[in-house]
Parts: sequence; structure tokens; C-alpha cells
Amino acid sequence: MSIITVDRLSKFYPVAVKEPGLKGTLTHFFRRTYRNIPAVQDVSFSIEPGEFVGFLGPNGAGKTTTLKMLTGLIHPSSGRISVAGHVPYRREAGFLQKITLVMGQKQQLIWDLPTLDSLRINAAVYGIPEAEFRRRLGELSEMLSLDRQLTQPVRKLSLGERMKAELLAALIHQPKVLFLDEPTLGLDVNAQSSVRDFLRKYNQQFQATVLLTSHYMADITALCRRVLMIHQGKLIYDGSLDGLLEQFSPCREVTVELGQDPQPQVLERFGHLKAIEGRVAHFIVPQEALTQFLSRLLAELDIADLTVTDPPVEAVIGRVFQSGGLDNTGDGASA
Ligand SMILES: Nc1ncnc2c1ncn2[C@@H]1O[C@H](COP(=O)(O)OP(=O)(O)OP(=O)(O)O)[C@@H](O)[C@H]1O
Repeated sequence: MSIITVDRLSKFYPVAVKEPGLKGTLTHFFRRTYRNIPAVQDVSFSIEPGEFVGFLGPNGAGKTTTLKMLTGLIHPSSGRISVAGHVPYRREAGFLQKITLVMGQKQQLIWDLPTLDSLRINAAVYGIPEAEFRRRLGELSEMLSLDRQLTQPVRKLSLGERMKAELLAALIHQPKVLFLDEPTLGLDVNAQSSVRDFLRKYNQQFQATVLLTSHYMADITALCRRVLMIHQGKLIYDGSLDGLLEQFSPCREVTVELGQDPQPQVLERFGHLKAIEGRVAHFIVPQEALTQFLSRLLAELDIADLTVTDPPVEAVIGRVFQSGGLDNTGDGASA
């Protein structure tokens, strides 16, 4: 049974509209008129327990609005949501025990206090007994490689350490559903990768369900087999990441190092020649023609080295957003 179900979810924000000119300004001051701006439109999906799902979309697509509805911070304009058996906007105590929301650009830890003090406050709020608190603290701080940092004021921590401390605070009540909004925002490559490793371990060890938004494609490719993609408030893809890349990167780049100086007019006969650098030639080859292309190349040219690469994931995702999505919604998952 699904742990998250979203059915025809929409959110409209009322935005005050103002006519141009002085008259418009005066009217706006005394009698405002509002227009409903759609942020999320008719979105449906479901997520099974233990899944790690990426939530992608360009700026302003509606990701944060959706996460806020899923965590009950705002009411939907229409549609239904069920998370761990609860209706989020009711914000029942049982619901809050089961979920957490981590936002990379916001912090819950108190700046001037050590993380440990904030953790104790959280333990009291969630009613975690002392022995259990110590056990969880030990387990999570080891997974996050946090130790002496817990007794230092938060303001003294590096950005990476602070993010790990935020995760510890967000997970001390052992939620089963994690909503993560840009948890690696602004972190350097090493800190990003240690947060990623932790999230992978947490998901596996606790069978937690995770919905992750990130603009860093490395997060998504490392952690999420399935992605939801939202564009202008509408769900445009729900399926496997591999399926998405396959469908939107129908070409491969073939790089060939030749045994002798290449003649461009000869190479051009093989297909789309992208560039030549010394003895290295780059071809762009349609996926379906790849086998034939490679066998012809190997049979007819003196080749010292050959590699076949996919275009970068960022480039593929960018193409999906530009095109406004797919004709269908991935490999059979609901949308
Ligand atoms: N409180 C609000 N009032 C009015 N409009 C809003 C409000 N919050 C968000 N919006 C609008 O709703 C749309 C969706 O915003 P949202 O923050 O959900 O996007 P997002 O996908 O999270 O973007 P980003 O990746 O930039 O964080 C945007 O057009 C935004 O301007």
C-alpha cells in the first residue's frame, strides 16, 4: 500500500493585481482585487514505502509548494493527499511524529546554542525517553560522523557540518517519511557527497521513504531510481531516471583516437563529425545507429582508442524542461 498518495492536487495563490497609473495605485490602496495564480495544477502520484524519489523542476515549477502541502504547512486549493495514513493539513501529532521536512535554505537549529541543546528540545517536543534519545543520538551521530561538533555553538560549524547537524535534528524522532528540499544547497563537493552517503544509508537502514528536490543532478543520479518532474505546476514525467535519460538522450558521443593524422573528408563519411582535436575525433551518433557505426569505424579506420559517452544528465534534463515534457509519463508509473 502506498505511503504517499496525491490525487488531482492543485494550489492557487491569490495575488493582488494593480492597474497601471495613479488611479490604479489609489484603487489598489483602498480596494484590492486578487487573481488566482496556479502554482500546482492537477498533480497525481503515489509513492511506496522505502522508495527514494527525486522531485525535479526548474525554478518556480511548484516543488516547494507541493512539499509544503505534503507536510501540511499549507492547504491545497483542491485535490486529496494522504501521507502515512494522515491528511497533512490537519497536522495531527501522530502525523508529525512520522514525517520530517528539511529545507536547505532554512535552519531549525538555534544559532548560538550547541546542536546538542537543540536536540534535547526536540527530544522533549517529541517525547523521546532519555535512554532512547541517547541510543538514537549515538547511532545518527556515528552515521553522520559528528562528534565534538555537537557541543559547539551552531554558528561555529562549517556549512557542511551544520547541514549534517540539521539532518540529525530533523531525524531524531525517527520519521518514516522524509521531505528534503535542496539539502545539499551551497555545500562543497565533499560535503555534498557525505550528505548523499548518509541519506542513502538512512533510507536503507530505516526503510524510510524519501522525496528529494535538488538542483544538483549528482544527488538525483546517486540516490533516485525514480523521478517526478514538474513544470509550470504540472507533472510532466513520473518514471525511472534511466527511462527518462534513454528517451531524452537518443544520441551518444563517440570519441576516437586515430593511429594516424585524420582526414576530415574521410571521417565525415561515417556520420556527424562534431570536432577534431589532433588525432582525436568526436562523433554524435543516434542510439539506433551506434552498433553499425562502431563496426564500420573499427573495420575501416586505424583506431588507437575509442570511448562512447552519454550526454551529461543536466543537458538531458534541460532538454525535457525546454520541450515541456514527454508525450507519456515514463515507464508505466502513475501520473
Ligand atoms: N506565497 C506565495 N504567494 C504567491 N505566489 C507564490 C507563493 N509561493 C510561491 N508562489 C509562486 O508559485 C510558483 C511555484 O513556486 P515554488 O516555490 O513552489 O517553486 P519551486 O519549484 O520550489 O521553485 P525553486 O526551485 O525556485 O525553489 C512560483 O511562480 C512562485 O512565484
